[in-house]
Amino acid sequence: MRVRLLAVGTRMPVWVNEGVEEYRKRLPRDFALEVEEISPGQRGKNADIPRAIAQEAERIRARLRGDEHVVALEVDGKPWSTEQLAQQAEAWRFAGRDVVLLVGGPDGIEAGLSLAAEQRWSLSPLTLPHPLVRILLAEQLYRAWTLMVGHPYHR
Ligand SMILES: C[S@@+](CC[C@H](N)C(=O)[O-])C[C@H]1O[C@@H](n2cnc3c(N)ncnc32)[C@H](O)[C@@H]1O
Repeated sequence: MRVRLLAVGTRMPVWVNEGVEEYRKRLPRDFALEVEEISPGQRGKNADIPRAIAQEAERIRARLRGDEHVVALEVDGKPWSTEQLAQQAEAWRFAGRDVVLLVGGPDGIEAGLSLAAEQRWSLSPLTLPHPLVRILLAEQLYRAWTLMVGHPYHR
């Protein structure tokens, strides 16, 4: 199974890319995490936020493959413990489909795109900055994998 992280935002600070890479490189090939960046919608001086969100949604839709299990990351999504995440990952693997995780930009994911996702996952009731979400996701996927294989990392 492969997990693709489609995340709005480009030119992340080095600490973000290094943080993601730290966990990404620990994952095996059959649980690989790939990160694909989506360029943010236009937010000019007279920012038209709904238009920027729609542009981002269009770019995300263009990158969806159609055969993947889509999970939208949302503050008001379903909270999963690490154990529940590991169970989810087992279920995704059992279903034989790759997974795509959607992370929105500063103004979130377009409602239609988010509601069309098969699952909506909340990492916390706190609203997190999207660069930090990437690192948290990478660490939690790694942690879930260690739980699945009985690696001592998770305790
Ligand atoms: C700064 S947040 C956007 C906040 C925006 N007001 C909203 O309502 O979504 C950017 C992205 O990070 C992700 N995100 C932020 N906090 C999260 C959380 N607690 N759980 C899951 N995803 C989160 C979501 O994908 C969100 O679209």
